[in-house]
Amino acid sequence: MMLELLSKLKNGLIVSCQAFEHEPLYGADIMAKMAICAEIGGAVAVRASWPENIREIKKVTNLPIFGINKIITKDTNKYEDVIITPTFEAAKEIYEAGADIIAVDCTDRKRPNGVTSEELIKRIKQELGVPVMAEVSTLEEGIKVAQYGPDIISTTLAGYTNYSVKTEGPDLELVEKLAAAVDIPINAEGRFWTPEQMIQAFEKGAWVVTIGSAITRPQLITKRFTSELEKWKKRFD
Ligand SMILES: CC(=O)N[C@H](C=O)[C@@H](O)[C@H](O)[C@H](O)COP(=O)(O)O
Repeated sequence: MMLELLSKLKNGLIVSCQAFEHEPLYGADIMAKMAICAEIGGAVAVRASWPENIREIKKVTNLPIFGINKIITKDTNKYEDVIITPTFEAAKEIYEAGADIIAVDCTDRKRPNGVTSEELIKRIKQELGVPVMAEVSTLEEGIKVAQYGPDIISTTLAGYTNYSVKTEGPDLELVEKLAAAVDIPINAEGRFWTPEQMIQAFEKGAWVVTIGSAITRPQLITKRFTSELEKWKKRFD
């Protein structure tokens, strides 16, 4: 089952359909429509956060869902805290909502209840029987977590921990180094904005590429154009 799923993902695009409460497209109905768009456009899977969104997406597409459960409080610090599926309970909620693969933060940062990446990966696989994607921010974290049996390793958190470098575009160097260092499929994710960057990631050894904002956050897509316009106008000042 796992091998079949992995082979379906190979050299494919995953579309991340996510919006926080403060964003205009927040809402399960809208995320479900985003997932339909991704399917029509030829994506091999979608990524989604929270049980309510996963449940709605499940109703409208046949694509596999990479589920995450972002647990955010008013005190959460973006660079210091583990928010992507930090506990077994968070994983179980999205499993019950229909996630086909569960993605978890596997950086070296401490989790709220002290559970380790190793314990979390093993417990999800044993008790829920679904594949796990381990999300890391550095090469060292990827090499370390590879020993704990994840089915996919992802570069999602590169540039989002206070000890990793935030490259301007996707961290293709990390993709290349990770793909060479571990014998586990790599998902390249984070700051992809062009089809060319996506192809480069595959050429550097990615198994699959996940793109979010450049496809599903229209306010950021608009901004990308208006920023260029601002720069262009400055030339005449
Ligand atoms: C760091 C973090 O929490 N990233 C999140 C993970 O789910 C999302 O906010 C990103 O949109 C997603 O990873 C896709 O990346 P991009 O939107 O850059 O294509």
